[in-house]
Amino acid sequence: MVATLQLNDVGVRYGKREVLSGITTPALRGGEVTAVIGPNAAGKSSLFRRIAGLLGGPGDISIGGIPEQSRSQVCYMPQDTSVNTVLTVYESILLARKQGADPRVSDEDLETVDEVLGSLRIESIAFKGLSELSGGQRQLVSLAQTLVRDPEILLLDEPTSALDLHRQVEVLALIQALARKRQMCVVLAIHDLNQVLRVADRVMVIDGGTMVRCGPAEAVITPELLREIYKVEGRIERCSRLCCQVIIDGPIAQRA
Ligand SMILES: Nc1ncnc2c1ncn2[C@@H]1O[C@H](COP(=O)(O)OP(=O)(O)OP(=O)(O)O)[C@@H](O)[C@H]1O
Repeated sequence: MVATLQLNDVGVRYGKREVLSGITTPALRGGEVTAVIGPNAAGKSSLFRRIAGLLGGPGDISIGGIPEQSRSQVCYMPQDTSVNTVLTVYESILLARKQGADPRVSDEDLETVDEVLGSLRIESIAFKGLSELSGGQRQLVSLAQTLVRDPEILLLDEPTSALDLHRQVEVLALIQALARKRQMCVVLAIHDLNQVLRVADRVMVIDGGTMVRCGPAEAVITPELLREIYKVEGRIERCSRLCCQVIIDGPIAQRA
């Protein structure tokens, strides 16, 4: 059965301050990539933490198609990938694979770690200490720690924010291919709207703690969205390969 994730009237409060409310989505299905976009401090990370079960709050989060005993198959990669441990990259990925499972290591576990290292092209840093890595390398290792668990629902909070352009394109293509191949439901927060147009089947826009739009990427990312949500003038144009691209003309002057 294909995994689905559906939110109904979901909210988040920090103390008395409500930062997110009334988030209701259609069923997000395995095989699809949903991008969560919106300005800084809109509530995207809070939404991810709420879905991952790290924060309580009002509303229902319904996860269908996954038996109750394997709900650990919801994996979350936080935005902050800083570390404070003496583990090597390989050890940290193997440990992530064994989290909540039989601690004995099988040949399949080792093969899966090798496969994930290969798919992200980070074999060369496998035996480096985590504290010796660059920011982009840390982000790739953090992604490896989630992929190695073979999740059915994958929540990625800005997984490519520290990566160079080549790595961004490569990693997002890998995530999209894995979503299709493994029927994995992927939800990712991301700021680059051109990358969103390349990989997302669906886009949710969060602004001021509420969901203001949700739909297919090309229907949601419009000049009106650029103006209303991001306060910039811009156009969406099809390139010679018929892909949509965002072209920014400039910021809309803000009143002092
Ligand atoms: N642990 C916390 N305690 C109190 N308030 C918090 C906490 N974490 C986030 N907030 C507040 O919640 C609001 C939403 O923050 P959140 O991190 O969810 O935004 P975001 O959309 O992910 O932003 P960004 O794009 O900048 O990463 C912000 O006003 C922030 O200050």
